[in-house]
Amino acid sequence: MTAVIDTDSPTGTEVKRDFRLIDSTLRDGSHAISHQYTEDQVVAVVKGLDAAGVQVIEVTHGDGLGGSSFNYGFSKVDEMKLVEAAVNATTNADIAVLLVPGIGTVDELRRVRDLGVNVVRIAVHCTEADITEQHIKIAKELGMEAIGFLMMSHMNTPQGLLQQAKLLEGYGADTVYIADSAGAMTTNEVRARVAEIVGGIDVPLGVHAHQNLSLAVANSIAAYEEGARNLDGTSAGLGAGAGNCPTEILAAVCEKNGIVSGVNPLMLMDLAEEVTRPLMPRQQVVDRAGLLLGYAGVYGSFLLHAERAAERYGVPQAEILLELGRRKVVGGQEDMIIDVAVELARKHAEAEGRTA
Ligand SMILES: CC[C@H](O)CC(=O)C(=O)O
Ligand SMILES: [Mn+2]
Repeated sequence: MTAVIDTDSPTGTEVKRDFRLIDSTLRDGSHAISHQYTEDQVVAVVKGLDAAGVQVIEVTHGDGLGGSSFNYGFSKVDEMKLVEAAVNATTNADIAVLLVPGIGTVDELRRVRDLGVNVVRIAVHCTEADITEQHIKIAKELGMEAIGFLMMSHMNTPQGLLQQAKLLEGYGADTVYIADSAGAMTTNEVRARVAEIVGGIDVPLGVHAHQNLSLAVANSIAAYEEGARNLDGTSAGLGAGAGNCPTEILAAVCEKNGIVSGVNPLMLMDLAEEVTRPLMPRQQVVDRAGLLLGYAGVYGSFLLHAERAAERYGVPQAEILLELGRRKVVGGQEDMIIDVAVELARKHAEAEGRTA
């Protein structure tokens, strides 16, 4: 096992870590609070994560830079202000952003780099690594760490993902990530993908897990066992769908398994309880809708959009989610949620002999 040595520890002493923990409470968590983070909340979360030894903290709209829009939902506070607040609040942790080509722009990347951000995750659907080349190269020119992030990884085979990972590596990605965006993968499916990819690339691999099948922690540990050396979490699991891998639980389970995360589980538990849970409009649970995402393989951030469409068009949210799964809709196709809801409403009306 290769230890990751972090010399930027809060105490100035060398911390040997078995993997790098990236926390996405302030990016993926944004989906779960409809992108309503305030600067004070960002500062409180950053301070807690930083003090607990988390190495990288991701901050942006849930859909990444430039995500604040009619399609994805408007942020309460301009993300540049949130990023700046995060950079000012951190002592040791790096601040990262996520950028989806086509949503975020290179201009925005330059702006956050100038604010002090030094890590960018460039996120694309798991068959579309070829559209990251320009963004990865520009991130490298800007002196940033570039992480290629393959979303909805359950929709590609282990061999297919390896080909995509090789493309990312070839463009200059420093790290490759696979995201179980729908929380749809079993532990064996994660193991197979990680084993295949780590055997075929020379840069580190990371795994971003969601909780829709209640497997986020188990899948993250399995990913580590197969060779992933970056794992994602969010405080109290705050995130899209039924939530992400809870950072504090991951840290606790790692300790029990003798895996050195380099972060303090007790401080992360305090953060989750005292800072993150109080700001959550609802706690992350695997209820029917959350579970359906994992069961049907639907992108986690569709959850609240589907809930609103269900209310607006008077059709069950479960039907919308199942139909989105059947159609294999992917991230970026949020407009399809409305299409599906309207179609279902029409079908119900026809079946009941009324007009929709
Ligand atoms: C485009 C943002 C998206 O939510 C990325 C992510 O966290 C995932 O695919 O799970
Ligand atoms: Mn996610």
